[in-house]
Amino acid sequence: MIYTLTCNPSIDYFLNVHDLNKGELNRAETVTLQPGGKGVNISRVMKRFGQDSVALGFTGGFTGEWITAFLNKEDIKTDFVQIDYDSRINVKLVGKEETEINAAGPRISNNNISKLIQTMERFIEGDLLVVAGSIHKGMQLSRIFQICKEKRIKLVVDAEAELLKQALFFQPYLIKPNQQELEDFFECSFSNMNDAIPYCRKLVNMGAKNVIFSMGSSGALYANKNALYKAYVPKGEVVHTIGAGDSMVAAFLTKIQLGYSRLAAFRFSVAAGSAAAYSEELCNKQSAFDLIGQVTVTKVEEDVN
Ligand SMILES: Nc1ncnc2c1ncn2[C@@H]1O[C@H](COP(=O)(O)OP(=O)(O)O)[C@@H](O)[C@H]1O
Ligand SMILES: O=P(O)(O)OC[C@H]1O[C@](O)(COP(=O)(O)O)[C@@H](O)[C@@H]1O
Repeated sequence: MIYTLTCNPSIDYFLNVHDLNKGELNRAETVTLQPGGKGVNISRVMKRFGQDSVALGFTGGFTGEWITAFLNKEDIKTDFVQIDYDSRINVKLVGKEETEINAAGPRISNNNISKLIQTMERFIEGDLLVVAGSIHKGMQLSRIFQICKEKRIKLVVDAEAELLKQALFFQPYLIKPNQQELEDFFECSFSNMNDAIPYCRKLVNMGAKNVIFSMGSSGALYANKNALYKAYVPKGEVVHTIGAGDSMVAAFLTKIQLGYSRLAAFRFSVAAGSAAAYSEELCNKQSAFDLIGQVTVTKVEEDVN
């Protein structure tokens, strides 16, 4: 089974404001509510690709109930630990520019972390846990990573630099930093994908089995211990890029579960990320398949094995 862990799920409140004027009254042309948080999005996209998962994490209050009900209506299994505080609402202002305001979300008590750990008792060898999205400052997930190691559960991490650092020690199956996350991790800055190549190699040397580095419209890199590949994005018109990275992770994992090669999975993941960027919503099977033919992947270095 695949489990996704979203420590801080959200309701994403999308407001379409074409010309946003800071400091003035703005009126939204359209509004939409979507369940959000990286693991939640990954579960949703995998479901669209036919891959089941169980969404784990911490939810509370009326917002938490709404998120759970929405997922269950999409036939996605959930097993959230109930907390005493409302799950957060993240504001997404979409128009000429994209502006996001993500709330910090409630602090998770040690008691609630223990409840999550109890849930993990049913994990079995061969399961996969995707840990994705923000966590509270100071929150430690190393016990969770350790259980994955002990039980031989594949660990996937899509999160900020600090959590990535904790995770690398446990040799995650996949990590997917974006530009900001990789720059924060190595305290450097990139102006193009080539700048990121040595850092992707370093992540592999530090323990990551597979690394996907995504750099928005500039494309993506895939690295493992044998090789490094570069992909360029297909053409299209961007609607908004929220959920593009999550669609990418969901697409990669689904293809791997289906037995495709890591290279094929990488190629599909780039198509899925862009399909999300070119639509109002997360990507779906058709929109990703429509773009796959346009995704070019080139090898950056020779196999060393
Ligand atoms: N502006 C864009 N144009 C085309 N594709 C995009 C764009 N932004 C994101 N994508 C696609 O989504 C993937 C993930 O996007 P990125 O912004 O790097 O990740 P994240 O959402 O995690 O910050 C990219 O590799 C690409 O395939
Ligand atoms: O946990 P964080 O880092 O605040 O991110 C949560 C936000 O990220 C999203 O999962 C989108 O993520 P991506 O754009 O990186 O795919 C939103 O649904 C959610 O509001």
